[in-house]
Amino acid sequence: MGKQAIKAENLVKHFGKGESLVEVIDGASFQVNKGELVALVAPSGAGKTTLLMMIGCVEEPTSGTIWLGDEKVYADKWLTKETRKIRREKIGFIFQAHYLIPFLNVIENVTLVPQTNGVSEKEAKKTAMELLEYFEIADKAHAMSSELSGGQNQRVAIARALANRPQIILADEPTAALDSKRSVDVVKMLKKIATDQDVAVIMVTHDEAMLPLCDRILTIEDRKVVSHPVPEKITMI
Ligand SMILES: Nc1ncnc2c1ncn2[C@@H]1O[C@H](COP(=O)(O)OP(=O)(O)OP(=O)(O)O)[C@@H](O)[C@H]1O
Repeated sequence: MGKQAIKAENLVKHFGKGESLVEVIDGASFQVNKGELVALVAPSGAGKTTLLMMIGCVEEPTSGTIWLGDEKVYADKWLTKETRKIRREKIGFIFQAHYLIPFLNVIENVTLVPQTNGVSEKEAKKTAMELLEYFEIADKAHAMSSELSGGQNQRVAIARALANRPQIILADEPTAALDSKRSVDVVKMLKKIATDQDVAVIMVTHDEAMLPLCDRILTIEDRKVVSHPVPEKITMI
């Protein structure tokens, strides 16, 4: 097994046709390795969400090649009919809003996807409790989402994204709804997951204070993806 978790070559995404053609991504080539936490930073409308959704096998590219781990999943077309299966097995999503299901308690939210994937209830609960303990929120396992703070809900959402043991985490502005202390906690947690579990994490963020906590920055410039080192660590954090 190589170190590559995500690789894209000459990726293109256009929306619409003729006069309404929008060229969002045009010839992007980049790689993200296992164990890396990478920030994706670009102005509004530059194509960050579009890029995440292509990597996540949700949005079909116009052309190009994508590998997830060692598996080539897209080469000018999806190489499997089962993109949903790839998504379920390899990828965990985290969004700005936590999207926990309000009528299920914390542990039920975390066990939902593994159980949908055929994992037994006992096994799914065991893994969920381990994750909740790891995120120091196991005491809330039987609470409802509405009883939790924003930061606690986001920790549960991260536990849920990890419940399937994905190789890749795609996080779209996971700290946008949090204050600066909670944001730092969440990003540090994402870094810990990347390091401890050899997972690749791409996190869209508009918050410059989060960048020193990441390993690398990807930007979208002229519709291509460009890699940058992170700025110096800010001692305040
Ligand atoms: N389904 C679609 N049909 C047509 N255009 C789309 C579609 N989805 C996205 N776009 C366009 O693609 C561009 C990139 O959108 P995207 O949401 O990826 O940007 P973003 O960088 O994530 O922006 P933000 O920071 O505001 O979330 C925008 O110009 C948007 O209008």
